[in-house]
Amino acid sequence: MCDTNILIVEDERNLALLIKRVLEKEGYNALLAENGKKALEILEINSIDIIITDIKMPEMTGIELLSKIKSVDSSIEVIIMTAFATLETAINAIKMGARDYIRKPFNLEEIVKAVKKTELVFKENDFINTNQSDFENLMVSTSPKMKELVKMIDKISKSVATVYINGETGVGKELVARAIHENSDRKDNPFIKVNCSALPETLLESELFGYEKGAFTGAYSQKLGRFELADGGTIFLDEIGDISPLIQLKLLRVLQQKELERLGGTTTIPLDVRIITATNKNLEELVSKGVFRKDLYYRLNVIPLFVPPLRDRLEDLEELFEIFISKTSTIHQKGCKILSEEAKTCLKSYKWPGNVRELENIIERVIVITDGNVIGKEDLPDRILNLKKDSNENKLINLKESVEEEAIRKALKECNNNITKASEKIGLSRRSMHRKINKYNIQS
Ligand SMILES: Nc1ncnc2c1ncn2[C@@H]1O[C@H](COP(=O)(O)OP(=O)(O)OP(=O)(O)O)[C@@H](O)[C@H]1O
Repeated sequence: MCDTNILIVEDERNLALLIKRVLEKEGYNALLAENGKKALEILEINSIDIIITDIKMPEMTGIELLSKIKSVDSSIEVIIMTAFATLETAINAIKMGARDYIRKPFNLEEIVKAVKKTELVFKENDFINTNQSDFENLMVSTSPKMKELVKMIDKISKSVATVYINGETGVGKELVARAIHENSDRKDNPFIKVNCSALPETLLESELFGYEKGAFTGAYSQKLGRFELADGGTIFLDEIGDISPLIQLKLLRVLQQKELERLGGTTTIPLDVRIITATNKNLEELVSKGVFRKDLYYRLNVIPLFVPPLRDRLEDLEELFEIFISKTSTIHQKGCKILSEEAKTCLKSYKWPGNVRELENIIERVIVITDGNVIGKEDLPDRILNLKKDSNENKLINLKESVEEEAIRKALKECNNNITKASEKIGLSRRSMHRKINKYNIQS
């Protein structure tokens, strides 16, 4: 038995039972709800990872349910099943946060495939929900280098030219891609992100380009690719340096002809999509080694942007400290904290190999474990203080866990054991909350 919990929301009981059976055979835990209202009740008391919902149901449609689920817990993945999969419905559902959609009538293997693909994505993203809405579009740019980059983003946003973003891991490449989309005339259309290294070649191929019914064994109905779903908007291809020669060739054709054919299809579909790619690899080096196509590299590299590593723009640190302290304090309900001058000096002399993401994680950690209002040098991890790792690291982890357990117990008590409210209060996703309740054996 695996630990993925799936809720099937479907008013046709026989179909729901069939899906349940096939998923259980694959080792999943599956629950049933005959309508949206029941589904929300089940969500309240169970830790659900994936919801598979029909669209057309009495009282509450699958789209309404999707919107409610996302407002309760945005980390729950939703797969839509519909007999009415127009491009518009699919785009709306994806825009509202659905992970995937399946056209009815479908073969049960398609459901299993969609669930496995979704599982791949959420396992990769299973981190504390950082409640990003207020902060996600905030791009700190105090340093001259970042100011220059922001100027460039403003300049290029309105065009449809392909953008290639390079920079080390965690520097903010995705944030830049989103900023370009948000500043463009395409902002009301989808921004579709694809992590090219997360999926094996065949899955990535069908995910990007879609397929026609019968294109290959298991293709029981037509499926739109991410390029089509991004129509009128932007597609962000992250980790582009990792794509295989086959995908490179197909991508080159899309870039040259601005059209595609679904796998197994003969109809040519015109595309109006802005392409932004990113990688932390040295693409030129991959080209010179013959691993990455030169012609594709030139097509992608129309507007190159470089996001500098954090160590080369230390002027951004002060503002980043402020933003991340404020963000984490809000999420963890920790009141206002400040960094001591000594702690700041240590942070400023660190080299930041993991860049802004590493800084964000460190700030979160010190906010959670520090009791007083002032974060001192001694609260920082050893690697920042340039000390050898010793048992302090373990002490810190234990300390963090006990703080976490206490915070969860307190929040549950204050919210009369209402898990949704307690998760919101503490800034955890419901899924993480359920896992932690089990981990610390907290009885409600
Ligand atoms: N200039 C910035 N201002 C505020 N937050 C930032 C900035 N740059 C990055 N961040 C934050 O740091 C984290 C990492 O950024 P992001 O995911 O965009 O990096 P990335 O370069 O795409 O990483 P990867 O190479 O791993 O894909 C995110 O939470 C992002 O919001």
